[in-house]
Amino acid sequence: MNLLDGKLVSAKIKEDIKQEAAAFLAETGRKPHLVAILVGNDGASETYVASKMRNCELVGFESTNIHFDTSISEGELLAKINELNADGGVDGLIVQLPLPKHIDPERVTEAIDYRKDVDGFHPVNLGRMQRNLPCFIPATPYGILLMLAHYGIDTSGMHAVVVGRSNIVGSPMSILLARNSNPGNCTVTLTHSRTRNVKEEVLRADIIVAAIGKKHFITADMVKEGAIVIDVGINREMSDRTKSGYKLYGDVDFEQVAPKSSWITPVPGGVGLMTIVGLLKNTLEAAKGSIY
Ligand SMILES: Nc1nc2c(c(=O)[nH]1)N[C@@H](CN(C=O)c1ccc(C(=O)N[C@@H](CCC(=O)O)C(=O)O)cc1)CN2
Repeated sequence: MNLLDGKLVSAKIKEDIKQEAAAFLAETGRKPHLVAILVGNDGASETYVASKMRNCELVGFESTNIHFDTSISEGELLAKINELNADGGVDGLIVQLPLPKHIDPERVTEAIDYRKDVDGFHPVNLGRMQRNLPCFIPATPYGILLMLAHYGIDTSGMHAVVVGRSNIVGSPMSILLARNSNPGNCTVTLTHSRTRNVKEEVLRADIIVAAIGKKHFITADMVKEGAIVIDVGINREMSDRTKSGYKLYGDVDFEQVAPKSSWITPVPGGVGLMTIVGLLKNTLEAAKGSIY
């Protein structure tokens, strides 16, 4: 078993981004600027946005966190997005998900100017991604591709099984792995809550992407010997034994599955950290105007 080490890879790529941001500053007199909108007080979302802001600072980006109370109306949120779309000092704009029930995430996603959509969720970016055209790739799938590329893993011809069809991870990941590029060129099966026999499908996989949001859903009996296992799960449970007050569990039972796998990501310290890197890379591209 080999570890796909998100701590190590993210630190290395962030060092490269830092140098590129310094060159951008020297050339233009300004820093790449990411704005993150957070609505409500979900503890996990607050942690992720704080981490995004902290990492922006680390690599020499400007960052702004706009925090609204849960009571904000959809109209007020859309008005703020329009204002930021028109602001020439903003390169990247994201709205942290999930949103409160009274706000439609589709309307919010489509309201963001696709040229500032560094989350890569806008239909223009998703459509361009499917056609292998320059675009912002959703941060988590982008981070996974960067991780595979870092370790020189050639996925060409592999059978990939993606578990979970979310807009953020599962669906885009299935498209990216099927594309004619490297990493990519896989034969992809996308499984979801209506799949008849998930275990049978996962057992056939050379590469498993678990993005279902259920603690230890993938067990050893579901994994073929030598499979590559990518765990996107970040399931939180309260714990009085940790400093943070919670403990994170993946969608994969690491203890059981690691001995059977050729490569595996840990949780924490795997895909989550690479998500931040994907976002930073997109923000730099947005500032440089190299995609649009
Ligand atoms: N607008 C968006 N919302 C959400 C996204 C997204 O890409 N854009 N993805 C997820 C959450 N997410 C980013 O926002 C995210 C998840 C995990 C991590 C991370 O650093 N995880 C660490 C552990 C952090 C902890 O202690 O809790 C790890 O896995 O080691 C960063 C970002 C949903 N919403």
